[in-house]
Amino acid sequence: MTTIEFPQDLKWGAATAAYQIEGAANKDGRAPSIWDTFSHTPGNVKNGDNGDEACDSYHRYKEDVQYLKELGVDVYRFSISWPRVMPGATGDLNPEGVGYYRNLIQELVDNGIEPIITLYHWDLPQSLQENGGWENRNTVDAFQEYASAMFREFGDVVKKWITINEPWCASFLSNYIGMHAPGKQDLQAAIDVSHHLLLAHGKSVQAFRDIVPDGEIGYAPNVDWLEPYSPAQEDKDACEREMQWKVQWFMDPVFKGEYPQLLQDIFAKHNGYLKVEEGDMDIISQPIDFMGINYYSGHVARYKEGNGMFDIEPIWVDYDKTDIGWPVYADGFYKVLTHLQELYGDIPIYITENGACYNHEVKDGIVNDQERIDYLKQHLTALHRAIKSGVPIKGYILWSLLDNFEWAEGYSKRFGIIHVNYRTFERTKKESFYWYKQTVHNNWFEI
Ligand SMILES: N=NNCCOCCOc1ccc(-c2cn(C[C@@H]3NC[C@@H](O)[C@H]3O)nn2)cc1
Repeated sequence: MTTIEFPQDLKWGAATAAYQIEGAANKDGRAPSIWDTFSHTPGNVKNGDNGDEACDSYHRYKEDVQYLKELGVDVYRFSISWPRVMPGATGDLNPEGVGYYRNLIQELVDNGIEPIITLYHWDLPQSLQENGGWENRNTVDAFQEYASAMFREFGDVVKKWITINEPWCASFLSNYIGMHAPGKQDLQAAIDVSHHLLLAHGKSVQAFRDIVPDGEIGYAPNVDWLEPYSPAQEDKDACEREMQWKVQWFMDPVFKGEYPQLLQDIFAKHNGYLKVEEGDMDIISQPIDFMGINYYSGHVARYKEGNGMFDIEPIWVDYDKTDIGWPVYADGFYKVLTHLQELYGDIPIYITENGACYNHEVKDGIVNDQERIDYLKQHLTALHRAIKSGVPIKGYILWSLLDNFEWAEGYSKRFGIIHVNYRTFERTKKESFYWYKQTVHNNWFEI
């Protein structure tokens, strides 16, 4: 058998997010988020699902922490629900909301697990959306107030923080493509949101340096890999354009202090313009301690004139696909990680999300999700290749600990290594749970 063995100091973890697992949407003073509004609007989420109850982790977090302890992971990445801890979006904290996270953090620490907090995992307080949400530059200051309050509340114990999860999803998927909350289809809005999210990131990093001087902070962009269909320059250029949409648009500002001109020119052709104020880029390019990378899939693509904003078409014909329809493309994981190192140097990287959707159900108490184990073997091998190539990977955080509310797909798509019965909230460890537990324990696996 062939063994893939990881560096001894690699951190292993699992991830979730507030709106996807907590439930208790109207409990203990929590105010609505844009995802409460979006999911309760008919037609937005498959089967009319919403996060009102989700996995009921608000009440079952102790059980969930015991699963993390059994896995033997070093870290647990979760997000704070802004409207749960600060129902007015700014101003007074909600003691019950803060208390929930204090209890969760204490439970993790008592069980030897390091918490990693994501401040923004898409659940913007609805009250801010009434005033334009992230399109409104004032939301940046509201976020800094929220973030600073969380740093003050938990910074004595929590030393690793992530500002913004998947800014591409929170801006372009949500305001240009329209698939996620608030569901707009407006390029200018998406550009404004992307800039304000990065500005919020930078301002919260500045605050963090004063409040948690011994802490580490980063953000978590999502990336995929586009492989040119042929060596033809038009195919290469098409892939470069779309790759820059997810990578350079969100990383050049942080690591180079500027937005890519290629994309600014493309956006301008579609009447979308960046509006940057004096000093913004200095704020955004505040030094950070690590970059989170979320990777799920990639694909071959080729030039197709007039197809979308980037004159590109995906070619998915010859890949196995997960149950959400995404190609299994582990080579893209290796390629995008080495590509990031070429672009940005040796910024430490945590894989803050990687995992697969397979919708197996429980049969005789067992969930035989061998496909997820195979996906993890392929992607952890790709990760090992990147590590061996010199990419400074600090940790691997699997998405997700639990089956949960998969946004516009609702509960129809299962990413967990633990199956959740959404009627009874009963958890069932899948075969992939036991495989991941063994891998974390050994720090190696056999292929
Ligand atoms: N690329 N251009 N496509 C143009 C057309 O896109 C249509 C659909 O696009 C996307 C792109 C990306 C996603 C996505 C979902 N997750 C999984 C969550 N990650 C954070 C965590 O909460 C997980 O639940 N990560 N990414 C969904 C849809």
